[in-house]
Amino acid sequence: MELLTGAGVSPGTGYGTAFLLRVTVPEPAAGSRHDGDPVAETARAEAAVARVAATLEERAEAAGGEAADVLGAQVLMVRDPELAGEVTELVAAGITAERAVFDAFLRYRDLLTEAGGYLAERVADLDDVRDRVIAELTGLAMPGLPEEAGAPYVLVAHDLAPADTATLSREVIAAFVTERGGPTSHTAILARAMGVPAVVACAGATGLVNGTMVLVDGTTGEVALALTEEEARERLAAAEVRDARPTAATGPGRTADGHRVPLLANIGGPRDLAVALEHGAEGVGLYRTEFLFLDREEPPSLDEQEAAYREVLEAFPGGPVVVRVLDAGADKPLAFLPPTGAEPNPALGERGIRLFRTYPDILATQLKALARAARGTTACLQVMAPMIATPDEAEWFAAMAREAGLPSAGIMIEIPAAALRAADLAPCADFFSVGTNDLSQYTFAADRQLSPLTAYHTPWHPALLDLIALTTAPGLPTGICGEAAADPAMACVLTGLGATSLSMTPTALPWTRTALSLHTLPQCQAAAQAARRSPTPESARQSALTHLPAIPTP
Ligand SMILES: C=C(OP(=O)(O)O)C(=O)O
Ligand SMILES: [Mg+2]
Repeated sequence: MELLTGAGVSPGTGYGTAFLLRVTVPEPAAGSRHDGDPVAETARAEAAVARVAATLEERAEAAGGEAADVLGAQVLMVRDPELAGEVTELVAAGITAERAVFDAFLRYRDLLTEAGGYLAERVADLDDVRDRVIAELTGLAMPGLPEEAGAPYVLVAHDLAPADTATLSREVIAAFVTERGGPTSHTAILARAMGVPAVVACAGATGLVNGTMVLVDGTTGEVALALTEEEARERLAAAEVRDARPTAATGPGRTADGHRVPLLANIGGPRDLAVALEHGAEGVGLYRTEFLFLDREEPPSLDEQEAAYREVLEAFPGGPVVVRVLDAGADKPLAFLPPTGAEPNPALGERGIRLFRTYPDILATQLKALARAARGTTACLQVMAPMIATPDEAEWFAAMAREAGLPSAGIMIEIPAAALRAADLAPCADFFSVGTNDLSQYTFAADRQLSPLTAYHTPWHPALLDLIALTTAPGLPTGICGEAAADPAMACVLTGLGATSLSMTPTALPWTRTALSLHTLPQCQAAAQAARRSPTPESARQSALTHLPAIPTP
């Protein structure tokens, strides 16, 4: 057996023959010139762009959900008027349509690459759009997938573009493996949405021979080749036991001795409600509203916002729904909310509440839409603000929420200063919600988008646990809404640290519910203390597990 390793970004195991997707759209020759009719040449480019946009739109419609959003963003890229303007200019200077398209896209490519983080991960999407337009112009075939594979296959590629994957289903795909990509690349996002195992950043993947049998473990990041039938059977059986969805624990979250810990879902919008309900979410602990605002020239209207918020509130009658107001800036820049000046370090710039201090009207409209949406519903709406660092910011947000008639206003604890001085913030808020993703990023000065720094982002770091303990100390209701709660052992530790609710990716809810139901609150507390006494994340986990006997050790 041979083993390749990468980053597991969508859990589960898939076994099948490898199919290598090769995108072969050669670069048009530099400086190639047309025969002198720029109008006809420009029209040719425009027609190719229109055909590509129409195909992507069709696929978006067929795909629906998260994939539709991704493809929609690609349609915006290909239809970008500035890009069209550059192509026209280059063609007017005598360059062929193919080369003009290549050069015009190159400038955008450089801008995205320089921006880094989330935007740099969009480069693959941009390249795919460019290649599709060039393929249209040169009559080359678009990159294709096997028509009839017979059995589900493992799709292997350098990187995957949304247009390649959006219309695939788990019936035909056993797993995805890519040589490039990070945990927030589209391969990762779409694979998770489809429930297909995926490994990205897998060195050597594109050296695989078509038709080889491969076993992909999206939980561990391992890609095993040349397995004997027996080895494959054993590995699949072990993974099945490991990944079996627990069915025992349904209903409200509570520890074995009856301590209540509501288990809530992190969602990006109404389209995530079905999976949240399917996995028994008691409510929403984090509604990331920025997805409603992304890829637009203008903010959504009051009515559009109200409709989206109402749909979420109506899904959880009587349950808590914690809505985070827009967290723009950093890796989620919005055209209509530019920061005051250039930001060489956007994660440390005008983000979240800081941008609202510059654009209070946008916040006022959002809060008004939320207040209107809540009318007539029985869900318990709570609003919260991202990136709070000081009591002054918390007071300002609470006043804005009160003015909109919203009864419960909380703050996210995701900056170390806020955790350190939680006691000073407690009088200014109705609740806290710890965002462990950013709290790690800012505690370890480690950009959460960079794959070489992933070791800093395990929630088992004792420094992070200390900050969470400081946050719960003042006794204000404190939820956890970062990814940390999705680890069942960590969910017990967080409960032991005093968290009053846990919110996570909905598919993780059954495991967390089971883990809590098998341990008492004193066991969770002992696990939390043991973890905090440890010097490293590894020893913190090991020592916590000695108090959590029902958690299977890997
Ligand atoms: C929940 C969080 O917010 P986001 O991941 O959206 O920044 C967090 O930072 O942990
Ligand atoms: Mg955050």
